Amino acid sequence: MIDNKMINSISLKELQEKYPFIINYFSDNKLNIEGFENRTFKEYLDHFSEEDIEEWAIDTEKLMEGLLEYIEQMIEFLGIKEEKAVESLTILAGKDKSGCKERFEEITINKGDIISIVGPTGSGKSRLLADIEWAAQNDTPTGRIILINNEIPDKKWRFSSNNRLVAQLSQNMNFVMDLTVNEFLELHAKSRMVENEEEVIKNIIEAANNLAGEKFKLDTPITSLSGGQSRALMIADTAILSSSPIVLIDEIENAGIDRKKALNLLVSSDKIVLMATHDPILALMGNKRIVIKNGGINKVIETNMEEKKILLELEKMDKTIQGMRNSLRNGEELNMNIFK
Ligand SMILES: Nc1ncnc2c1ncn2[C@@H]1O[C@H](COP(=O)(O)OP(=O)(O)OP(=O)(O)O)[C@@H](O)[C@H]1O
Repeated sequence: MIDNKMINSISLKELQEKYPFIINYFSDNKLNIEGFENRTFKEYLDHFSEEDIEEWAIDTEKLMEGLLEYIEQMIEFLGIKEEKAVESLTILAGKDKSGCKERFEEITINKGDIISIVGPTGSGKSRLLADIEWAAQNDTPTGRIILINNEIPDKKWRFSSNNRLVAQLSQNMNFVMDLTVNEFLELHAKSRMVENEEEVIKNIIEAANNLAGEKFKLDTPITSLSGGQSRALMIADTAILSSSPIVLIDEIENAGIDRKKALNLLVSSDKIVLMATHDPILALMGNKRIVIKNGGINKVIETNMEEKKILLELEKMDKTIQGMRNSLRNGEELNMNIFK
């Protein structure tokens, strides 16, 4: 949302790109901002000398407030819908399966965070993801409440299919449509109204092939992609094309894709990532992990330095195992040198 803090944190050039109509405000007030494009509005106003201020009767405070007011009025007048970016997701405690209150008050997850969710089979990991997907308001079996940017989220998140709060990546990607990868991505790009369609599609394919073991092409039918390939395609598509600020992942361990690269891709596009997992590598890749027990969030653990070191060792082991898998696949015989 627009406020004085935001106006003062970006350059006049950026402000003008966002709100092109502000040129009129400058000309109406006889403000020549030439040469100050890379400075903020406040820096521009501060450049006036005492004499200028007196001679031209400049009221810098009024001009500052006036700009904010002008932008707000124009936004309303033009009917521009400003989407407030999702900065944080908050979970307010509900109840576990025995009806006892969860052992925390609230948990806040910020943009760019990776959170893993661990706990025994059947403990309620998927339930937590479902609560987030539904933006629960004490209307699911857990009684949890989900806040976005510390507020009760707009109902539109629940019901609009184009404007989803959450992108869900689940184990089974069953494609039923008879489309090639290119046709599928084209459809999606069109529905998102991207301008540089071809380039975006190229980027998605490149990113997806970078995650999957076996490469596929634009004219590959999506129904003939392997499990790992279709997972990789959906992850790249979600990272690059989806507007959903929150990504929920239920078990990607067996998908045959480069999990580290996949997470990096999602996180670098500024999304909040939550993943339910039984895999120690994925669990430790999160900055934090939520431990679920008997349907309730039992504790939240921050991944410490020692665990990050353990993660490095686990990744080495994982590489060894992948190497063995490839050798076996290629019909080779294994030998002890693999451990040296
Ligand atoms: N707090 C709760 N209150 C009532 N029911 C719950 C609660 N949490 C989870 N459940 C229910 O318990 C069942 C198992 O939960 P869920 O499928 O989320 O487990 P999971 O941890 O994802 O298991 P898995 O590791 O096997 O995927 C579901 O039917 C879910 O709705």
